[in-house]
Amino acid sequence: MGFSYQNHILHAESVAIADLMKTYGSPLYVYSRTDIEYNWHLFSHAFGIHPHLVCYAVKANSNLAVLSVLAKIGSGFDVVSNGELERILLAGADASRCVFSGVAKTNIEIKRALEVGIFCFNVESMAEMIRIEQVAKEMSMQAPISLRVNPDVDAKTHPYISTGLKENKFGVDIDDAIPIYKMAYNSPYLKVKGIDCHIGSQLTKISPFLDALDKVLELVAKLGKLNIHVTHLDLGGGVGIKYDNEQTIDINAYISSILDKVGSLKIILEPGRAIVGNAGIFVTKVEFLKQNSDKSFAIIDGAMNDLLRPSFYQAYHQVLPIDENAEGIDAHWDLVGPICETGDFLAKNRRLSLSEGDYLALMSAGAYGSTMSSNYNSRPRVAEVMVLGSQYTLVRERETIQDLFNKEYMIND
Ligand SMILES: Cc1ncc(COP(=O)(O)O)c(C=O)c1O
Ligand SMILES: N[C@@H](CCCC[NH3+])C(=O)O
Repeated sequence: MGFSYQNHILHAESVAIADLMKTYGSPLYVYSRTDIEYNWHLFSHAFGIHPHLVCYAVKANSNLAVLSVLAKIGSGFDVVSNGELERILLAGADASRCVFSGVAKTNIEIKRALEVGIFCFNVESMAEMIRIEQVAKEMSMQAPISLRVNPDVDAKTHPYISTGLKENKFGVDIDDAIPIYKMAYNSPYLKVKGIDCHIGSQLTKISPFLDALDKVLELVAKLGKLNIHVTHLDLGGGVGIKYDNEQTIDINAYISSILDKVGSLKIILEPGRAIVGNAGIFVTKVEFLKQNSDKSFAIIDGAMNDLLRPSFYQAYHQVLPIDENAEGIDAHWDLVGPICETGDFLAKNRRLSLSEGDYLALMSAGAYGSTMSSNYNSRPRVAEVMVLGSQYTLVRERETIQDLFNKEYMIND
């Protein structure tokens, strides 16, 4: 789709990656606008005429270009901080199509979200709900709320990105939800809108989603008997993507199996990775090759501060040469960065034919790539480019060394 070989040369849409590297330097994130829009439409179209809101999870990739492209096609957004909220507003989003998630909302965040008229808060705890009620009262407003319930369902994903088990910090135990809903229902400053549930990320099977949905529907019925009627279910994000050869979720099948169960309730989804993950790549240059009797290391100019997923989750990203015919030393290479950490690797044991100066693309890096990057080892963050057909545009300037010092002060005594 967005990234393919054309005459053995890797392209983003119709643009050769080599041309982007010449223009913008290395390392570089490259996004395909066509893929981002296509992926969002896959979700939206699958709902047909059923009431729904596809709220892109901003944390996956919060570049203003990505957000503005999605805002233009009518996306809602899922934000978890004021930073994300201000980003989507700047990008032209309609706040009334946005949900505010996140584990610990501050008074300032709650106030701002109420001012701009967000669609709903996804409340994480009784204490947080009391805080939201207090802020709404001070503003003489009614805050729209859903309670994030934890259904104790195993998402069967990496433990760091599983969120729906009792042992995880997220949400409220589903069995403890009713008294909290009763309190919300009886408050003049809270408006009960829905139930929220997000069980984890990079799920590759539909069944955990449906198990969680069954538990949520039991709660809907119990609340109904108490005359507390929710009007939507927010089933979170979590749809996995193909990083390697894994089977992933068919979005049409996923959404139609949800719709089979939910009657006329409006459905909100918060996909992040499924929209941007495969719509972005990270391109890095081979600086040095170093081989010993045991190992072959390709030392690249990209590092764990630019793309943390391999170090943090042992995540796999496919590695492709930007010139399929490039000749070099054929070996099983570990791609390691310049950072002073043994865990600084982007890929291990990949059969490639490499020479110094080659460019390599780490595929499926559009989600949780740039957003999880840092300045560790005082490395400036890399540039980002968005491609559409044969056009391309810089959407984030490469940071300069000076940028790194901008907010710091020396002690001068
Ligand atoms: C509350 C919430 N919604 C949505 C998402 C997006 O998840 P994903 O990128 O897996 O779709 C996350 C991240 O896991 C999340 O925590
Ligand atoms: N950052 C994770 C996903 C976490 C999702 C946020 N709840 C990843 O790269 O896979």
